This record gives sequence, structure tokens and C-alpha cells, in this order.
Amino acid sequence: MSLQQTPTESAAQTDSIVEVRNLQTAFFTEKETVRAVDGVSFDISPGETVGIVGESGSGKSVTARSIMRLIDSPGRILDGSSIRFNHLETVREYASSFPGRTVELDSIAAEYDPVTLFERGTIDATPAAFGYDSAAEVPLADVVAAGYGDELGLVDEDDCVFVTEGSADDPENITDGFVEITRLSGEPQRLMRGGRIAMVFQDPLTSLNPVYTVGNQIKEALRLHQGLKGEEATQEAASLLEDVGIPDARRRVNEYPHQFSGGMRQRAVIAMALACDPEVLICDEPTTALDVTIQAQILDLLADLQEERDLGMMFITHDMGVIAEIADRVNVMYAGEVVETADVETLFANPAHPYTQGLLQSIPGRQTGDRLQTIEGNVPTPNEPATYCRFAPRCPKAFDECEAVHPASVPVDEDADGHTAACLLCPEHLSTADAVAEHRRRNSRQNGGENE
Ligand SMILES: Nc1ncnc2c1ncn2[C@@H]1O[C@H](COP(=O)(O)OP(=O)(O)OP(=O)(O)O)[C@@H](O)[C@H]1O
Ligand code: NI
Repeated sequence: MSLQQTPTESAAQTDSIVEVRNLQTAFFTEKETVRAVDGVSFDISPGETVGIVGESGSGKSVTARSIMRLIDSPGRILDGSSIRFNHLETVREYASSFPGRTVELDSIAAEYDPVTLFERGTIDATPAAFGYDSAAEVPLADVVAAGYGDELGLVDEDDCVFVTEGSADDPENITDGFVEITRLSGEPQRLMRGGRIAMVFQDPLTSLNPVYTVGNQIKEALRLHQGLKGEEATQEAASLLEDVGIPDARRRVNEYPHQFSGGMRQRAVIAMALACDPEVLICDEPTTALDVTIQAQILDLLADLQEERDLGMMFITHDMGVIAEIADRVNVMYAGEVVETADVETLFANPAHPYTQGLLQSIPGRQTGDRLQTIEGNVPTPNEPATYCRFAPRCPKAFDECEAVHPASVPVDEDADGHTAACLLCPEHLSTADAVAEHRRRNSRQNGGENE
């Protein structure tokens, strides 16, 4: 059996609402190319908090901004990347509002012959980049989602709604499909950002306009995304401020952002995000600027709101203590890559990647002695596709091959359930030599080697 992960069998078999696959976001500056996010894959499910943790510069915010489509020139999401919004209600609504941008995959399936396309190099990626062992296994949905359907003439550039079960002509009765976020533009994009996926930033002032009252800003969001106006919107704005724990909400709705404390401002921003009634909430270090007591209150608030609304949440932080408190699953990022993923208990009890081990040792109170350990050195800026382990120069466990072989994400041991690490020391049940051989085998396929 191969150790290859197969992340997407088919959208129908998962209950995740967001599926990030092989996301690559690069900035093409005059000086250099920064591969800020370099082949990242993970899922977010409703009611689940996915933590993203890593030191400064590891690519956490760029991952979030890619999902929100907030990457501007000179940055770009590269071909081969896919971010699926796998939410049936949205697919039905989009198929009915944007029939011209909706594709029924069955109707083009006859023209799709993956083996030939991969063999001819028409698709300039390997089956491994899609998470499959052989070309024949790669589904049409994955190929069009990742942007290869355009050159093949299978879909148009602005097609972004893909129906996998049911008829695009009968949106009410669609039973499966997805909206491909990397292909969105115009109105469908506007409805997605803010409407279906909302984001809370570190500094609440980036989201609040100083010249309007807090209430008016929430009402504007309500008008845009829920069509509420007048007295109804005023009532709803006050009730949202109450929901996020702002005392005396009915009076404070008429105040300006500068009349709010830092913690209250962040609560107001969360209320604004909720005004759009999103399915997914992305939080990028929402509590970093706040003092510890307020931070704990905001984390509690987010946890409560998530449960009430069954939100899928992605939570970015560089603080392992915050991760322990809020996350269900954790992705550890380093230099643009996810180097380890596991549920939160497993990650803390049994971290496999030396980088994760280092991050855990730098939590105050977790190590013996009173000197806080930190990992020496800084995160490198990834300029080239990785051909070695980007953590090796700082890794206490590095050996010769770490400088020569790029570690693939593999299960940490034989019966690891959803626990993977990108480290040549894994899978742990293999000898180091066998583990290295497995990583090499995967890389040769990734580089267009054998297709098996
Ligand atoms: N607009 C840009 N132009 C060029 N490089 C950029 C741009 N935005 C981000 N980067 C680079 O992308 C990399 C990842 O940045 P990112 O902001 O995602 O890090 P982060 O993990 O969120 O760090 P922090 O904890 O400091 O917020 C960094 O090397 C950064 O310099
Ligand atoms: Ni950041």
C-alpha cells in the first residue's frame, strides 16, 4: 500500500465546507519571488475550529487572505491551487443566480481523458500534486478546480460553480457540487467574501471606519448581505452587539469606534462579521493586541458564537497556548508549508515534527527550569520550490539527507489517524533509511517521474 495521502476522494464523501488543496500563493517582487504559501492543503468543517500556528513569516496570513481573495498584485494564487466552497445551499443559489458561470461536470466528462492529458503534459502537474497515485484516478472536478480546464477548452475562464450531482438547469434539485473560490470574480466573489466567509483581523481599526458610528457600519453589512433596512436593521444591529457581549448595546450602537475600548472594538468587528450570517469565520490573531484578560473573554465569545451558529472557524495565532484553548485540529506552518497536522490533543501529547516540538517547548510553564526555550534563528523566505527541508538549518535532529530531500506529508506512524508530518524521520515505524526512501519515491513522482 502506498503512503500517499488521498485528501479528496470526492466532494460528496466529505463534510468539510472549505477544502484547500495544494494552495500556492507567490509574490513576484522586483527583487525576488516569495513563495509565501507553497502547496498547502487542509479542510474546515462546520462547527470545527482549525488552528493555524507558526512563527512570524510562515505564511499564515497569506493563507487566510488567499481564501478571502484578498491577495493583490504583485501577489497571485498560482495554477494548480484549489479552494472549494463545498456548501450545497450556496451551490444551488449560485447556480440559479449565475447560470452562465455554472458547469455541470457530467456534461463535459466525455471529453476528459486524464491519462492522455497527464502523459502529453497538457496538465503541467503530476497526479501526486493532486493527491493521487496515478493519472487515471484524478477526477475531472479536481482538474477544473485547479485551473487546468480552461486551456483544455473544457470550461470558460469565469466558470466557478461546478455541479457534480444533479442538473445545472434545475438548481433546486442539485445534490452535490462546489464553488471554486480561486476562480471567483465580480458579483459571485462579492457575495462570497463577507457573505459566506467573513474575516476578523488582528487590529479592529482596519475593519472599522472612524467617521461612521459602529451601528451604521453593522447596518451597512446587514443591508449588503441580508437586505435589511431602516428600523429592522437598527434593531438587528443592537441585538448583534448584545450577542457579542457589549453592555448597554442600544445606546452604544450610536457611538463611534474611538469611543470603544480595544476589546469592545474587537467585539464590534465580530458583530459586523456575523451581520453577514457567514458559514465560515476566519480569525487572524484577533486577540494578539489585547491584554490577557480581554483575550480570554474574546476567545470564550468566539467559542460560544461558533457553537450557536455551527460556524466553521479558522483561527490563526503564533501562540500555542491559544491553540490549546480554541482549536480542534491544528496545522503547523513553516516557511509556506504545513509541516504537521493533527487533532489538538494528539499534537500536544505526541508532536512528531521537530519544529512543533520546538514551538511546544517555548510555551511558558511547559518546560523544566525557568528559562523560556525558543528556537534559534528565523523563518527563511522561500524563494524557490523546495528541494530540501526548509527547517533543516534550525533543526536539532537534522541529518545529511535533510539538506537534499524535500519531506512530503506522511502519516507519522502505521495507525496514525489524520496525524501527518513533513519530516524525513516519519513515518516513525520505518527505519530512517526506509523513511527517506519513501520521501524520495514520492518526490520523484511529484517531479514528473513514474506515473505507476
Ligand atoms: N505583499 C507582499 N509582498 C511581498 N511579500 C509578502 C507580501 N505579503 C506577505 N509577504 C511575504 O509572505 C511571507 C508570509 O507572510 P505572512 O504574512 O503570511 O506571515 P504570517 O505567518 O502571517 O506572519 P505573522 O505572524 O508575522 O503575521 C513573508 O515572507 C512575507 O514577507
Ligand atoms: Ni500574519
